Amino acid sequence: MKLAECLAALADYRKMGDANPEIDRLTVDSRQVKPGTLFFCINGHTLNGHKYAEQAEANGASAIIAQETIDVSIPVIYVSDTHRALAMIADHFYGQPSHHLHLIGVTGTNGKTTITYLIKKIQSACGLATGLIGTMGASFGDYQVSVANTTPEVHLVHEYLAHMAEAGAESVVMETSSNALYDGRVHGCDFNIGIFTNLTEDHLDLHGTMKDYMYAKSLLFSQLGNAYGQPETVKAAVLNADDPVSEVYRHMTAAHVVTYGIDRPADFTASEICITPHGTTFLLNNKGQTYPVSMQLIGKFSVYNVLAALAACSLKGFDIGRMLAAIAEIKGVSGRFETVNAGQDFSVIVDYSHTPDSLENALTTIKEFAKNKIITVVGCGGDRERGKRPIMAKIAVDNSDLAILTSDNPRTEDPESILAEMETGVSGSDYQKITDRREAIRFAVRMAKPGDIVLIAGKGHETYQIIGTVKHHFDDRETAKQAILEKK
Ligand SMILES: CC(=O)N[C@H]1[C@@H](OP(=O)(O)OP(=O)(O)OC[C@H]2O[C@@H](n3ccc(=O)[nH]c3=O)[C@H](O)[C@@H]2O)O[C@H](CO)[C@@H](O)[C@@H]1O[C@H](C)C(=O)N[C@@H](C)C(=O)N[C@H](CCC(=O)O)C(=O)O
Ligand SMILES: Nc1ncnc2c1ncn2[C@@H]1O[C@H](COP(=O)(O)OP(=O)(O)OP(=O)(O)O)[C@@H](O)[C@H]1O
Ligand SMILES: N[C@H](CCC[C@H](N)C(=O)O)C(=O)O
Ligand SMILES: [Mg+2]
Repeated sequence: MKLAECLAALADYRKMGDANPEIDRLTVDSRQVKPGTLFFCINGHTLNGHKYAEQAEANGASAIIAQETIDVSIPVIYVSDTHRALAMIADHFYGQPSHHLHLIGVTGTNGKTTITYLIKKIQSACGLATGLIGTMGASFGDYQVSVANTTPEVHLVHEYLAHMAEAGAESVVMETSSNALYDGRVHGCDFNIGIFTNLTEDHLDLHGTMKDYMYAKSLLFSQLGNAYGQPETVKAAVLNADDPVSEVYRHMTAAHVVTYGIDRPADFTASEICITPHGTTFLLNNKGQTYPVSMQLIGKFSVYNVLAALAACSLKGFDIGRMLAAIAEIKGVSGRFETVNAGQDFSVIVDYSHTPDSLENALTTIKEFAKNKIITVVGCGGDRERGKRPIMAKIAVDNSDLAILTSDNPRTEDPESILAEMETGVSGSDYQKITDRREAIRFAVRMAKPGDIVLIAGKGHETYQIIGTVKHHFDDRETAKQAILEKK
């Protein structure tokens, strides 16, 4: 596409120079610039992209979009907000892919990845070709891309949607994190359905207060349904009736509202929930009808996730029997309540609980069927919210027979000071502190007696540990398996 055609997406700009080069890619990272690239200078959270304009030019950029004065000899287009321009140009450059897809966004503190997986499975089983974007990557059929963020930067979102639509996807379900909603990483996305899971403490380093965190998530719902589109087009907010914040979101959206819940009245509810170590059964209640559900997923929180997925998928008119059959087949999501088996006589569960609420849910679920002791290994990520550290340590100590506090991804923080902050939440010496995560897992496995349950929390599917700015290979499941074999 010619530069002039890219700029047609903008309401206002000032272009320096008459050249009209061909643009074949967009980027915000000077290190990824090649000839044919339109480079956007983004003033970010830590760095100012305008400082990299010269590097972008040296790497062959065809033109640059900036909001501060830069000194280069290739065409520069000045705008008032480069990130907004990025969203507008990307949407136009990739042919407005979100308009051609049944696009579902999932937001909330916990459960986003799980719900996106459930929806992908259900919709695919019901004949709607569905792609996925989230924590574990962007994928549709053979198209698989790894991602740096749960919700990628806005030009990548439009690029992935375009690739998936071109490859035959009719729908895409994506995680929309609060950071991304606030930073505009889904600007230009025409969502059909927005799903809210729950709001509990996390990310206060970025949002400041729970109120601002709540407002960041509301952006998914406030943009839904103001233009209803064609009569057959679904525009709906799927809200968790058991979370009081849903009432705020209900007022914020112009779209149709569907609710799900367990404790309070809702359109989709569950009763007679029975949790075992091998799965969960419950009765699904919808429109006066009751359906027995049997699934391999474990825990009350999994029931919420299934209800949310069913509420969203039902809006497409799928047969409920087909949807329940798809749910019954789902074995689980990688790193979410995943059991590690190497022939040992105790259980090992790896779970991505990295927030207070998810850790408490995981331990409450384990307590439902634990016959012997519960041993928990947990840490907290560096360069992330600090307030959750003492809370998570206390939850681990209060709900386990043995809690081992260790490192998660320390990133650029000192692992010892992260642990010291965790320790302010616990008193006495009813826990162990082992900074090295591998050693902590080994110790937990060594201490486990027949029938005990070891929970390894926080890193789930991750196959790395970030120390400083370096990613080292690390996999909780692999480490636990090795420890079990060593013990034997
Ligand atoms: C704090 C934060 O949210 N940062 C995100 C943000 O980075 P930024 O724009 O602030 O980047 P920056 O480092 O200040 O750099 C500014 C600009 O200079 C450019 N640059 C930089 C260096 C260089 O050599 N050349 C160059 O051009 C950068 O590409 C960037 O455009 O925008 C980037 C592009 O979208 C994100 O990758 C990055 O996520 C970082 C890696 C991150 O850790 N984010 C976390 C907090 C996050 O967003 N998490 C949520 C998940 C939360 C959940 O699921 O609960 C997520 O959606 O992933
Ligand atoms: N509905 C839920 N309510 C509370 N906790 C949940 C729920 N669903 C999952 N969890 C817990 O949260 C952990 C993370 O789940 P999941 O990856 O689906 O969440 P997420 O919102 O995608 O997380 P992230 O913010 O890292 O992207 C799980 O391992 C589980 O312990
Ligand atoms: N999406 C979350 C993932 C946290 C995973 C945990 N292992 C950590 O590193 O803190 C975040 O970026 O805050
Ligand atoms: Mg996720």
